[in-house]
Amino acid sequence: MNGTPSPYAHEVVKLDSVRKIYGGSKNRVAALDGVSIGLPRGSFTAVMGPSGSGKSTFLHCAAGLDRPTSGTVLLDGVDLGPLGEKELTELRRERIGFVFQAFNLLPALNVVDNVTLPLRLAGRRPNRSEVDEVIERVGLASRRNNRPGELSGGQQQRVAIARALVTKPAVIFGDEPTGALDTYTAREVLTLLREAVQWAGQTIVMVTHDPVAAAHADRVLFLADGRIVSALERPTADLVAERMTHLGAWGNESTAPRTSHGVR
Ligand SMILES: Nc1ncnc2c1ncn2[C@@H]1O[C@H](COP(=O)(O)OP(=O)(O)OP(=O)(O)O)[C@@H](O)[C@H]1O
Repeated sequence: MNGTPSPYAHEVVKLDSVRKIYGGSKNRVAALDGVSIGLPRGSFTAVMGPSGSGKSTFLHCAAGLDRPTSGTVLLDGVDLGPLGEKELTELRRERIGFVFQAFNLLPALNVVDNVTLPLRLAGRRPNRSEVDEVIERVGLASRRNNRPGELSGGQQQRVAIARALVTKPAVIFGDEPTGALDTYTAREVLTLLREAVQWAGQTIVMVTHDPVAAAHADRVLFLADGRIVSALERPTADLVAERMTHLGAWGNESTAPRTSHGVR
């Protein structure tokens, strides 16, 4: 306690020796097997790896949706370990935004009401100009009064992103946020996430199977058998696909996705 700032103070998400074990002695699976990583504020991180490598478990433990078997998770400086369920729920509501593959909008509510829902759930009064700004940022100013059923998939995901941004969370976790979108719409949504990092200094962590999606991030973490086995800074889709191929991620080479340059 000498007043020197912690070198990790800028790390919004910090995992230290996190292990998550499922099953018993006969069917034991180490879904996470000693993961230590810090994710800096204002960074965009993609998490990739073969099926079953632990991506969802990583996201769930980092976001306080699941508890590690051992190790610590700090979110915006708060140790999640000692928190009870109620405190965890509050922390998720106050400091975390989520964007899922299924947009999870409420069909009866229009765009504005879907976007402001987390604020109202937290007992906070939506600030009209801030809400207008975020809706404009995601390109839905002319759709404010439409319901989700009247919007395209890409527009619905934009609503979900606005809803995640409006609380100014410490971090947004994305679970395959472009998984249900066509290539063109996916690129628009990824560009929007990238812009949120730039304009709002937003921290984003995104699980994806898609090298093109991962290439929008600042850094890609590769998981295999519950461990972070490599990382790629300033990734390109071709380099990500190549790294995944080395991890045996595609199983059958002929089913591997091709990037723009044909790399599998
Ligand atoms: N609730 C659970 N009970 C038992 N085993 C589980 C449970 N959840 C995950 N696992 C196991 O933990 C390992 C990691 O799973 P996880 O879902 O995190 O992988 P993933 O990389 O997200 O996979 P995918 O890309 O297929 O979604 C897998 O072997 C999985 O079978």
